Amino acid sequence: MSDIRFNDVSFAWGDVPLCQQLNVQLRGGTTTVLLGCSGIGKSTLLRLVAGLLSPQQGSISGVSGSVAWMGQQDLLYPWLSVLENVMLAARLQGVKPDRTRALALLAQVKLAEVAQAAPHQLSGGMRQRVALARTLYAQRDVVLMDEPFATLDVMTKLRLQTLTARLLQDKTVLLVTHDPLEACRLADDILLLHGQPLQIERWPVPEGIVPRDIDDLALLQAQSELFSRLNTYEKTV
Ligand SMILES: Nc1ncnc2c1ncn2[C@@H]1O[C@H](COP(=O)(O)OP(=O)(O)OP(=O)(O)O)[C@@H](O)[C@H]1O
Repeated sequence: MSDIRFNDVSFAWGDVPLCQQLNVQLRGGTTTVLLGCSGIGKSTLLRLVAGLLSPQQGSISGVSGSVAWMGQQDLLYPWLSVLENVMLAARLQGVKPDRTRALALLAQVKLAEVAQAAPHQLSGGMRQRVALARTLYAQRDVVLMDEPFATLDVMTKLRLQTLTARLLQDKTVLLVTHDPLEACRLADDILLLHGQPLQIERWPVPEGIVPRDIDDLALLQAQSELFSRLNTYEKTV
C-alpha cells in the first residue's frame, strides 16, 4: 500500500497560514495518529488528504480513489435501517449491496441482532459501531478518522479502539485524537502537531503490537510522557 506524502504543502485559511512547505510521509498500511491542541490544524490535514480541500501550493501524493471517513458524529441516515446504513457505499455507487458481507461485519461489531433496527433505537456506542461497520464495508485503502471515539464512555471507547485496530490493521489509517492513551494504544507512528505555521514532531511509540494492552506499564509510561509534551505545547498557544 502506498505511502501518503505531503510534498511542500502550503495551505492558509484566508490570510492565516496553517502550514507552509510542509513535508511529511505517512507510511502505507499502518496507523498514524495526529495529536495536537485544539485549532492547530488536525482536521484540516485530514480534509487535505481526503481531497475536500486543495493546497494552495505543493501536492499530496499516494491517495488514489476515494477514502473512507469516520468522525465524531456517526452520520447515520435516520430513515435507513442499521443494515442499509452499513451498505450505504453500494447505494452511493449504484451497485448491488452485498448483504452477506454487511451482516458479517455487523456480527464482528456485535450488532447482528439489531440489523433491522432504526439508528434512533441504538445507544451512542452502538451507533459508532454501526459507523465502523459502514467504514469497513466501503473497503477503502485509506481510512481517515477524526476523533471517532471522543464522545464515548471509557469502557466502550477501549472496546471500540481494540476492534478498530484489529479490523483496520492492513489499511492506511490517519487517526486524529486528543487522547494520549488512545495514541499510545493504536499508533504505528505518532505525529505531534504544534506551531503556526504547523510543525510536526515524530514521537516514539511504545513497543508491542497494536492494539497495545491497557495493563502494560510501558504503555502507561509512554502515555504520561506524551501528555507532558502535549502540555508544553498547549502552554505556548
Ligand atoms: N472553514 C474554515 N474557515 C476558516 N478557518 C477555518 C475553517 N476551518 C478551520 N479553520 C481554522 O483552521 C484552524 C485549524 O482548524 P482545524 O479544525 O483543522 O483544527 P483541529 O486541530 O482539528 O481542532 P480541534 O481539535 O478543535 O477539532 C483553526 O484556527 C480554525 O479556526
